[in-house]
Amino acid sequence: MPCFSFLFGRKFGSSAESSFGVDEEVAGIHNVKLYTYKELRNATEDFNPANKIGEGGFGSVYKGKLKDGKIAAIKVLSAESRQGVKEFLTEINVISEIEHQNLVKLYGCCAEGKHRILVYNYLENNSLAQTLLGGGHSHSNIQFSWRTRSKICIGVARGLAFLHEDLRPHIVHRDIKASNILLDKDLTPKISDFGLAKLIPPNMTHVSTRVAGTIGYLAPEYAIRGQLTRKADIYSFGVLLVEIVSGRCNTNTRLPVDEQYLLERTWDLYERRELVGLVDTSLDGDFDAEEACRFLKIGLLCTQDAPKLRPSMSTVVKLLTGEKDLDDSKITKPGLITDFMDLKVRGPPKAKSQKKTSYDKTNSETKSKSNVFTDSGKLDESTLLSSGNSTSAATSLTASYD
Ligand SMILES: Nc1ncnc2c1ncn2[C@@H]1O[C@H](COP(=O)(O)OP(=O)(O)OP(=O)(O)O)[C@@H](O)[C@H]1O
Repeated sequence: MPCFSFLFGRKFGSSAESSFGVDEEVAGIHNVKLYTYKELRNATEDFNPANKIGEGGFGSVYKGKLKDGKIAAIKVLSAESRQGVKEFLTEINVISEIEHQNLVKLYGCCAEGKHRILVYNYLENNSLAQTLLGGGHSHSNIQFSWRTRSKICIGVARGLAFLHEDLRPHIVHRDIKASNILLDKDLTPKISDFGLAKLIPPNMTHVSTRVAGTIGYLAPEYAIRGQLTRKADIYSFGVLLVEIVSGRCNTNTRLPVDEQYLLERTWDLYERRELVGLVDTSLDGDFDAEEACRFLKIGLLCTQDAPKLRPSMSTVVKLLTGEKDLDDSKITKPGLITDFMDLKVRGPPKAKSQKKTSYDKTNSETKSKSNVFTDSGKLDESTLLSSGNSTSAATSLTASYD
């Protein structure tokens, strides 16, 4: 069994460049396909901005054509996310072995000199964030019928169940969210961004570490105590599930105050037995109401406050497919991060002490690219919380909210 302990103490941007040559460093690392920088430069026409398809916390993503004719998404990691060659390749080695129809395939990487570049299978239909949740800014003309949504929810659940339960050691993704769900030409969902996946040795029940992830998807125990288990991913999945059914982002500060937080709204409607009202109106009523409400209830179950009340991902798959019945009596009020962090912005922001929170320059910069809490004028307090908002530098949300 390989030893992955280094992954927990990894600190992006801090590792000195190795003084060894790549060949020496990669001795013993067998499975990664290594691309030369030249090949990737050719593939992207010298990283031509016209070929840039996205920008994430880790760096820029380009579309490129590889020598063998394959189309790839080429992710150039920014300086902050640079690791030493050996650390990088060992991690990539693990990731590149993982194969599942609901996970984005990593073809290989480039670790020449200072370059750290990941080469992924290119997915034609972009991410759920840009398509389904893209609102008016979306250039997508994909019709997300109920059938398609249901297929996407089940696919993502299967991918996550695979990471959680079929792999040894298990993988906690840490950043399940709509922008990390990519769609292929048939709209099969693929979970992306394993740059943040952390490997949990089987004898470890949880890891207290820096918080990565996007606020709004963060399980309270992870956001507050940095307690990372598979249950934190299950919470994020629950939020995503409700987003897919409703076609809405988890937070939208442009909506009336009592509708801004999707999970809160879902609980509200559940209590009033009006869950069906949350289903995306763009479906024009063309959906299976029983199934849609079941999915929303599963979303509530996945986001229960106490991690142990959240079902495992394999159970979630069975609940979604109807293989297992959902017991409504198990659904209690979900864990709302807004409750814990006193984040409900109900008026002009009050000056609030930041003494318990540390956040650095990277955090404040990454806030602007967030797909939630965009209405910054109202979110003075979330500014300090947005340190957990980006996966990018996996920076510290080390504050204790007690
Ligand atoms: N394999 C891929 N196929 C097609 N497009 C991709 C692929 N990987 C990434 N992209 C595009 O690049 C964008 C940026 O991806 P990236 O994973 O770097 O960041 P993100 O998920 O948007 O944000 P964050 O880094 O905060 O998670 C994606 O939103 C998507 O549009």
